[in-house]
Order: sequence, then structure tokens, then C-alpha cells
Amino acid sequence: MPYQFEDLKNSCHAEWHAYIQHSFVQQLADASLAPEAFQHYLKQDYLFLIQFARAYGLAVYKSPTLSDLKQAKEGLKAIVDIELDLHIRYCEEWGISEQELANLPEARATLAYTRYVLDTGNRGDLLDLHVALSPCMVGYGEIATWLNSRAETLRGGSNPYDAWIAMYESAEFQDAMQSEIRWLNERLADVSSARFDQLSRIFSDATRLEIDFWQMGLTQSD
Ligand SMILES: Cc1ncc(CN)c(N)n1
Repeated sequence: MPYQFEDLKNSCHAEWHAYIQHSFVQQLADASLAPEAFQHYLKQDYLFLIQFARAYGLAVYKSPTLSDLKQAKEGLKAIVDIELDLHIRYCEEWGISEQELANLPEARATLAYTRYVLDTGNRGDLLDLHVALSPCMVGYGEIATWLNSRAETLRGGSNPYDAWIAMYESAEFQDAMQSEIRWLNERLADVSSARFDQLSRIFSDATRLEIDFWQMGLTQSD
């Protein structure tokens, strides 16, 4: 049977669930998250996005065909044009200047996750790299959808984190996510079960590193 992206999620169901429904996400949704935890997360996420933009740059470099090139470019665009632009403006609203962002040290969770993805991409092929990148884009798109499906999620002006949810539920972000899933589904349909097992390991590692990233924000650890 051909593999699909859904099979990667099912191969680490518990980890995926712990990532999507992490306490950080739930507290953000009901507005109980400490502002200092959110600010710490925002700062580290800026550093994270810079490294992930580099990883999409690596995917551009590793793309053998025009359609692969276009897909990698979409990922790079989603980070640089959608997320980073909004992120910098959003950080300003939370009292964090662009100059402060540029001089921040990376927390260990940021280092571990971003360097894992870059290393996986350097050592492996384009599919390894896209699989390592996928919990990032697909996970946040799924988190926005999940949050909107819950009665406990506060939307609008009564939630200071509402703009964060809005960014990931935007049509632009959701379209980029669907396009990444389609690209992965086409590639996964042809892999053997041994190759799928290798890819599942990468997907599960990246998902566990996403959980650590939320935890780093929640505990404000460096
Ligand atoms: C840690 C992390 N993971 C995912 C995303 C969504 N691109 C993000 N901004 N930050």
C-alpha cells in the first residue's frame, strides 16, 4: 500500500498528540499563558525561523527538478515573507525590538532542533530534509485548526495571543501547508517499508524536538 503523510503522523501518534496539544498551546488558547513565557518563545522563535529559512535554502539547493525547486521555494517564502515579517512586527508589539532579536543567544532547545534539521538535510536526500521540516509547517497549521475547534479557545480582543492563532489559520499559511503535504504524499507513495521506517524516525525526532521547544517557552529555559 502506498504510504502517505498521515502514516508518518500515525507512526508517532503519542508524540504528535503531545506536540499539537502541548500545555503551552492550551494556555495560549485560553489566555492563561504567562506573558514572559510568550515573550521568551517569541524571541527564540525568531532565531528558529532564521535557521529554518536556511534549511529551506538547503532544500532549494538539493532540488533536482523544477517542481522540487518550486516546492522548496514555497517553504522558504512561507518562512521569510509570511512568518518572519509578521514575527518582527508582532515582537515589536510585545516590546521586543528587531535589534534585540538580532543579538539574542540561542536556547539549547533552539540549537538542538534547528541543527538536527540542518544536519539531517546535509546528510540525507531531499525527502529526508522535507520530512524533517514537515512537523514545523504542518504542525502549526494543525494547531490553529485544533484551537479553533475547541470551545475553550478565546478568540478576538479578549485574548492577547489571538494574532498568533490568526497567523497560522490564515489562508496563505494553510495553503503552503497543504502544498507541502501534497508534495510529501507524492514522494511517500513510492518508498519501500524500510525507507519509510527511516523517514518515520526523522519525523518522530523532529516532533519530539517541537515538544521540547514548547517546553523551553513554558519554562523560559535557555
Ligand atoms: C518552533 C516552531 N515550529 C514551527 C513553526 C511554524 N513554522 C514555528 N514558527 N516555530
